[in-house]
Amino acid sequence: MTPRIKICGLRDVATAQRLAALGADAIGLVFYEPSLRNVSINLAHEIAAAMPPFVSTVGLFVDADPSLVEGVLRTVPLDLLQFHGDESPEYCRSFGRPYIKAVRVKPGLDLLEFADRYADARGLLCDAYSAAAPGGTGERFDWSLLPVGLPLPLILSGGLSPVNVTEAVERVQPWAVDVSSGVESSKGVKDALLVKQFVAAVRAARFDPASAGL
Ligand SMILES: O=C(O)c1ccccc1N[C@@H]1O[C@H](COP(=O)(O)O)[C@@H](O)[C@H]1O
Repeated sequence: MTPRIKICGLRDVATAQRLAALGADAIGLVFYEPSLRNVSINLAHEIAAAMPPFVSTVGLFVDADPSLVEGVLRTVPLDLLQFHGDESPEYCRSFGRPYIKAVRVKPGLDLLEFADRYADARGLLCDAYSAAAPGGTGERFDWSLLPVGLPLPLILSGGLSPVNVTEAVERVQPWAVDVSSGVESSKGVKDALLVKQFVAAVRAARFDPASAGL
């Protein structure tokens, strides 16, 4: 087995189906208006409803008003929530749905303590810190900042691409990888060839599930 693959920021049904056929295990839908990848609830419903079995749909939120999350959940068949802002553990669990918590990694942050606070999360998504935006920047971070012994499945993200993802998997041994910018031909436009190369590069990596804490 190799790490699970999530491709984030889908904006149309045909592309989402194509990426699922190319090997994506999960697709991400962005509910964050400042992002170019933001989708309406109606479009999100169409995309999620078109996913084949065993491909998960993840809803991404950034410090959203709870009414937005609840409104999305009423209409869109999401499998998992991704909280990518400064949401508290209480907020994350208040929806009664499985969630992953994103953390923007920078020196000095105690990731073990952070993971302990979100002990009921299904995974910890480690992304690059950027002062400019909460995520989706295409920037990577220093993977050596990741501690050994994280108590949650690690989802590695931040500036991954077909060029660097084999090295990333071999060095970090994450449970899953998450990518957006690195498989786009222009901001917000997913490129099937880049996705194909990304999936092949993940599958080519030396990966030991035991190292991923499984
Ligand atoms: O994709 C976005 O527009 C986005 C907006 C706000 C927060 C997170 C966002 N995307 C997530 O960011 C990371 C890294 O993306 P990239 O590959 O470096 O572009 C990824 O987890 C996306 O899910």
